Amino acid sequence: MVAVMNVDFESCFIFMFFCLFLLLCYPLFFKKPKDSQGGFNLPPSPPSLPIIGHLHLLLSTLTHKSLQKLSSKYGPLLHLRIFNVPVIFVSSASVAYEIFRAHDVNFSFRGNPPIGESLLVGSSGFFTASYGDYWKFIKKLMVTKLLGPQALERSQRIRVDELELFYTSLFDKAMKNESVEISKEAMKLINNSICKMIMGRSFSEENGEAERVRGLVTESTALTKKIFMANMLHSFLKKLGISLFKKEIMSVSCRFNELLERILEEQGEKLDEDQDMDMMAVMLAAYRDKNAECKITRNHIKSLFVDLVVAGTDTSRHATQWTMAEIINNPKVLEKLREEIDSVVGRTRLVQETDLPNLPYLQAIVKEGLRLYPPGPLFARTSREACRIGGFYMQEKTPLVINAYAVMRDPDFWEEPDEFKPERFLVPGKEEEREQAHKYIPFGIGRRGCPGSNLAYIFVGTAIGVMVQCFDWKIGGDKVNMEEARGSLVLTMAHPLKCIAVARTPNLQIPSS
Ligand code: HEM
Repeated sequence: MVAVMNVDFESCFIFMFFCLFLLLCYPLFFKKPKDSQGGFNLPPSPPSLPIIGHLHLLLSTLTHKSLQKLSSKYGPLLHLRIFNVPVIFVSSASVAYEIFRAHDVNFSFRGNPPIGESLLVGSSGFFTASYGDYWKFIKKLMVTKLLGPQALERSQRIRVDELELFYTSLFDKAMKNESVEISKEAMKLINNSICKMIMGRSFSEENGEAERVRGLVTESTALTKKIFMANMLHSFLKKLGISLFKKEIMSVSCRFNELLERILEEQGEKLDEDQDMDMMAVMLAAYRDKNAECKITRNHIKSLFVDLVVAGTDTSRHATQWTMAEIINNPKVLEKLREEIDSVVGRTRLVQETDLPNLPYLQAIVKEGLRLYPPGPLFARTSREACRIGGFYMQEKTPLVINAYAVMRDPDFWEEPDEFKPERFLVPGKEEEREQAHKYIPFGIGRRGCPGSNLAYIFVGTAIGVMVQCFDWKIGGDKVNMEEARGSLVLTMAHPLKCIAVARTPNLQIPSS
């Protein structure tokens, strides 16, 4: 058996030289992929470098943008080679539509998890699970206990309380004339709500536990690009006994594990008294039940928690931050939104999630924010079987990456695609057509699409609603700097939005305060 080696490369150049060395030792592994099978070719591809293929293009700091640029030259369906692994990239709605209309099940896999034992993208995870019995069991549980419309109605009180705390924290800062970091406040709101919804309690602020969880979520997000590379190269590097970025991934996983073991002990103790079981309690009951429909391990429970907290928190808080930044940069949008909230909700009570259906402009703003700044600009799948797409041949286990950023800024489908224009989402009848035709895909596509989209709309909608209803916002300078941070695969602002809140609703009643 090949000994597994942990690799923690700080520089991609070291990596490249290392691979060059390996090339001399293992010519066998560096054969070019077969470009054609049965007369069909792979999609077009830009010129590649010897050995590493197009690796350098994927290491570029804003991967979704460099891929968008490449696709405008080589077409919306292209292939890049990472060493000898061909990866297919999709950058247009029409190609995405063609693939998922005919091959949704075939592309409902995410490839082998790069580090099996990790709670973060390991083999016990839901995100990484194959499309099969375990995935179906958890998806059903997720809908009935956490994310479906009825489950969301049952957990509404949790979010109402957290939204009030969010408002109170902003109000305190406004009174002290203290700067507000929007993404930090949004992170608290979202993370506390999700934790309470999953396990019936949030982590304690007093002993620093809550801050530790938020820190782990941020660290996990910062690893997305490394995880993406580890995933793409997993089957190739496994042959060489290399486990890419294992040390960093396991470090986060171990700290999550420590925290979650404590929670599980606690949850297990109160299980017997619990009638109305939350999601974690149901998982624990299934773990204890030898005859359960699906065999659940302790790692399944912990990994699911990590998946939900990481997938739900950072995405929603970045979406809130980007959208708020656009609102501040567009005073007319702010004014129009405020008029809508003032006329529907008034100024004496806090806007609530039950108001959202009556606030179409607020909904349009949230959608437009997600269109321009999808927190997950690239999402990856893997084909289970060989298939043909647009006359091109894809072997089994071919990684497929959808560039949601490029799809949602495609000038063939979107007028003035780079402009923030929420009004485009107010045209009746257009919305359904867009989603069905895969033109609007911030939450992915098909059966592996995001199960948390309804909850995400609630988080972002209510957070933006409260910030606009209750405060004026002062920034240093004329405009918020919308530059993107480099190096992460989660769309992040290079300069986190910091501003001063000025209270504008002196007669607001907060029931619990
Ligand atoms: C603005 C917020 C959010 C965005 C933009 C977002 C986006 C995404 C995307 C692009 C995917 C991959 C979809 C695909 O492969 O087609 C995904 C998957 C997922 N998301 Fe979200 N998400 C958000 C919020 C949430 C929330 C609040 C939760 C739950 C608490 C959640 C849970 C998940 C899970 C569990 C998956 C994996 C689904 C699977 O593999 O079957 N997400 N999300």
